[in-house]
Amino acid sequence: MDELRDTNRAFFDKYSEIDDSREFLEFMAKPLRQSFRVNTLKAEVGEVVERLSSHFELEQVPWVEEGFFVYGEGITNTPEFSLGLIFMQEASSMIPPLALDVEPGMLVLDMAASPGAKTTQMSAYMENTGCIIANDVKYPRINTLISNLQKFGAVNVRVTMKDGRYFGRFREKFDRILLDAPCSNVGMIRKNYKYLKLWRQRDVEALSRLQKSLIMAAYKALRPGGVLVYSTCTLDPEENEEVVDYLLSNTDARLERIDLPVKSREPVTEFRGKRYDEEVRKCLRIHPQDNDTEGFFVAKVVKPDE
Ligand SMILES: C[S@@+](CC[C@H](N)C(=O)[O-])C[C@H]1O[C@@H](n2cnc3c(N)ncnc32)[C@H](O)[C@@H]1O
Repeated sequence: MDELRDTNRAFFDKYSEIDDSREFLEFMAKPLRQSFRVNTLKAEVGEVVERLSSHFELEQVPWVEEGFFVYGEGITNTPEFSLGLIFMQEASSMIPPLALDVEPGMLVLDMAASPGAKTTQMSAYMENTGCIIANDVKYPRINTLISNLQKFGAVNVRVTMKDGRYFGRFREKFDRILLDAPCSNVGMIRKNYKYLKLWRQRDVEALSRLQKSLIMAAYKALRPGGVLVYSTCTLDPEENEEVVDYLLSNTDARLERIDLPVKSREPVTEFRGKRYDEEVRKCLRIHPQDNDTEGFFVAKVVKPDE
């Protein structure tokens, strides 16, 4: 706990307004457990679990049928990993593709896609049919995305390298849109303390502005009746509830509850003098101690069907 305070005092002070519980700080300082998702494009869940169980202790992720926590060292040295039968993916990050309700044959936009954990998960749910436009703005990350798509056998994907805001021009085209936004990565502090060292309030504010323009572009590109999922792996209200509130205030967007067996807490409806729309209570705000995962935020947005 002292380590958190000493590493970044400004972070510590702000977060005492968001969650001042002892458990929050304890779990922030505790290393993250590993988890993976079976790539059902290439393998049966039962077969992979049977093979890996002889070397590792596995525990089902309660909210994803093909997701497992793994205990013990060496999972990334297995043939299952090398052959793309499993994707190492944090358990809370498996939630957005589930919330998006993708179906085979749909046209889907993954606006900030690299390294492709959620793209490949959606590809599996779509049984490699329809089309996913997987976009990212950064060239080196595009290469990682392409190599993951290849390794995991996702062939219903086209990759683009654009600023996500570009897609606002494709009015009402997509059945589903995932905006897994660039964020301040507070949820990932459990994975790497560098995110604690790097955290700055002025970056949170800049990211919040970018996220608001990305979500507006995403909403424009969504067809009536379509679903948009907005997610981050951070817990700053300016990057979460405030972004969703911005969308609700400027469009006819509605929110839907996400019904999954995952523990979450009351979203923030007021922060540092700003009040957010009460609808944001329908979002999932997950703190690290809730399920012993990364911190995560997910909102499910629906565009009314005229
Ligand atoms: C949270 S990561 C995405 C993780 C990915 N969805 C996954 O599940 O594997 C956010 C991504 O947003 C990308 N990004 C940053 N600014 C962007 C922008 N303006 N438009 C599109 N992507 C952007 C970053 O390069 C980064 O890869």
